[in-house]
Amino acid sequence: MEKYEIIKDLGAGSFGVTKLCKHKQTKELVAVKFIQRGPTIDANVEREILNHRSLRHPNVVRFKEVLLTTTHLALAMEYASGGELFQRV
Ligand SMILES: Nc1ncnc2c1ncn2[C@@H]1O[C@H](COP(=O)(O)OP(=O)(O)OP(=O)(O)O)[C@@H](O)[C@H]1O
Repeated sequence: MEKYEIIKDLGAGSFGVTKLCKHKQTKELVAVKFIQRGPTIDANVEREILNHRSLRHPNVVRFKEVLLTTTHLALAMEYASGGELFQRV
């Protein structure tokens, strides 16, 4: 996570919290989903990563990389800046 600066919280889901982060060198904004390490990091999370990585569609956020901290596994993905889906339906 050293290469990213945390900007703000984007929201929380059933797996953990997602934060808006900026790559310190490229200044690229990404959404990073933090999942607490422990029993929840199992084959299901691995499967989610593998599935997400294989998706390539203009309407699906791109998965970027997996980061590890001492307490969390963090999934960096493209930042979707359009606001809450809930407000659009
Ligand atoms: N790539 C992203 N770009 C911008 N905001 C995001 C992105 N991913 C997640 N968020 C924000 O963070 C919140 C939490 O995301 P997360 O994926 O953890 O849970 P969720 O999809 O809302 O719910 P669940 O975990 O139950 O599927 C989202 O509701 C959204 O507001």
